[in-house]
Amino acid sequence: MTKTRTITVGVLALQGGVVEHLNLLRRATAHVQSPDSLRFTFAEVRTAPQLAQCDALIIPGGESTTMAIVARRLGLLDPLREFVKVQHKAVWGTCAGLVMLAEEAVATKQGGQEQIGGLDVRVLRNRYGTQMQSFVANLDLAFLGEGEEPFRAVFIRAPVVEEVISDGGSGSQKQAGKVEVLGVCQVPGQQTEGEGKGDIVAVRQGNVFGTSFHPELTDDVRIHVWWLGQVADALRHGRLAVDGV
Ligand SMILES: NC(=O)CC[C@H](N)C(=O)O
Repeated sequence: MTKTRTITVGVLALQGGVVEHLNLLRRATAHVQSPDSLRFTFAEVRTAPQLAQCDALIIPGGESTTMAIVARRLGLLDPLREFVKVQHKAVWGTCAGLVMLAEEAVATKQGGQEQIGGLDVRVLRNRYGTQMQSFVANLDLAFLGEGEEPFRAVFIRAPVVEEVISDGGSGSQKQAGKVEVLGVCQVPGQQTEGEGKGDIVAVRQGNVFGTSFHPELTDDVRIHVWWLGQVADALRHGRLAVDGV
């Protein structure tokens, strides 16, 4: 009889859209193509021992400055960096989570925050303005598969990837692989520089995936299903982390 392998996926639960991610993750499991011998379990993460139990982690949207302050107080920043950049476990950051995972973040207002890092990118926070300027945009996300419907992406005080940078770490903390752009957004009503151009709103670098928008605030499970599939594949093939290829 094959042994059942349980994959523990955590959601960092310091602040922000934790429950929404957990709900969508639970719904997504029914659609993940994985053998019966793999099971998922989901957990809120607030401490280093809880993080250590996880095979993969989601960092939700919310407020990255607050999240970083709370993580620092709880002694979680270094364990998070270790998880992402040394153990190379799979991590997905949505919105504020993407800000946390960027090696560099610039704000439209004064005031920075500490990062976890892992993605060799610089993000511009609050690219589209305030909460009042939130919007929904249809994105063509090729990684979801051929012929898939556009994804209705919710942007709330969202960051965008301004630039891919190459010196995001050194030694064992140097990130593996290149930054892949997985999604761009043509902002409704804004000028773009030509066909195919737009803001970078989804990226992946090895084990680290980031989206500017909030799939967990929709009913659309496709990105959660895709990501869980990536996590399952990596673990099934004996890789601790998602390789990105
Ligand atoms: N919806 C969000 O997660 C907003 C992110 C927030 N603007 C930040 O920079 O952290």
